[in-house]
Amino acid sequence: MNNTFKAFLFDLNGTMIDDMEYHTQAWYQVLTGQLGASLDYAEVKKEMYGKNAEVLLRIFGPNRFSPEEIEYLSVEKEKQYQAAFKPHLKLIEGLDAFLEQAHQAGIKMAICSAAITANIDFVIDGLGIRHYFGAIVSADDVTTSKPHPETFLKGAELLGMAPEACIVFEDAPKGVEAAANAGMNAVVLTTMHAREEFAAYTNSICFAPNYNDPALRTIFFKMPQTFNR
Ligand SMILES: O=P(O)(O)OC[C@H]1O[C@@H](O)[C@H](O)[C@@H](O)[C@@H]1O
Repeated sequence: MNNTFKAFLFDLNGTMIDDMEYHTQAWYQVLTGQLGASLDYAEVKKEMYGKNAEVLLRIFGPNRFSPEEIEYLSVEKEKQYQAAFKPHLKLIEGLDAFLEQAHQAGIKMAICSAAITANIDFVIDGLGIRHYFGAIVSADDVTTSKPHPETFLKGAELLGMAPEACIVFEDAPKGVEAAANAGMNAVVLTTMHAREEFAAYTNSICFAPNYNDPALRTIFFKMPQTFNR
C-alpha cells in the first residue's frame, strides 16, 4: 500500500454506483415536466450538482418555493430516481474487491455525498457495504454542498484524519473542485464526465473508468492483479 494516503473519501453517485443518468432523468422530469423550467437535458445535467435545495435555488431563484415545497420536491425527485434505478443497483466494476483490499490494508473510509441520507441508505444497505465506512456525510449533514469543501472536510474530521492524508474519489468536476478546496487530491471515475472536463483541476491525480483500472492498482496497492473476485 502506498503510505501517502491513510483515508479514502468516496463520493457516492457516479463514483460508487453508475447512476447519474437516472438522477438526470428524474431531475429533468421534475424540473421541466412538473415545474415548467425551460432547460434542455444537457442543461439539467450541468446544473444538478450539490444538494437538492441548492439545485432548485440555482434554477428558480430564492422566492419561488417555501422550505416545505423544497422538501416535497426533493423527496419526489428521489422517489422517481430510486424507482427507476433500483433494478440496476450494483457497485461499479471492481469496487467490491477494492473496498475489501483497502479495508484489509487499514485504510479508513467515508462516504461524502451531496445525496440525502435516505438515498445513501438505499445504496449502502441495498448493497450490504455499510460496515466499510467509518463516517458518512450526506446533504443533511452540511450547510453548503460541493464545490464548497465542507463535505470532504467533515468526512476527514469524522475519520480523525488530516486533509492531506485523504484521497477523494469523484466523478463530477464540481466534486473535484470541492476536493481542491479542501486541500485534497482526487481520483476521477469517468462514468459521466470525460477527462477533458476536469482540465481546470490540477488535483486530479488519476482517471479511471472503473476500479479494475491498472492505474488505480499501481497507485494504491502496487499489485498486478485485478480487483475481480
Ligand atoms: O455527491 P454525489 O454522491 O455525487 O451526489 C450528487 C447527486 O445527488 C443527488 O441526490 C442529487 O439529486 C443530485 O442533484 C446530485 O448531483
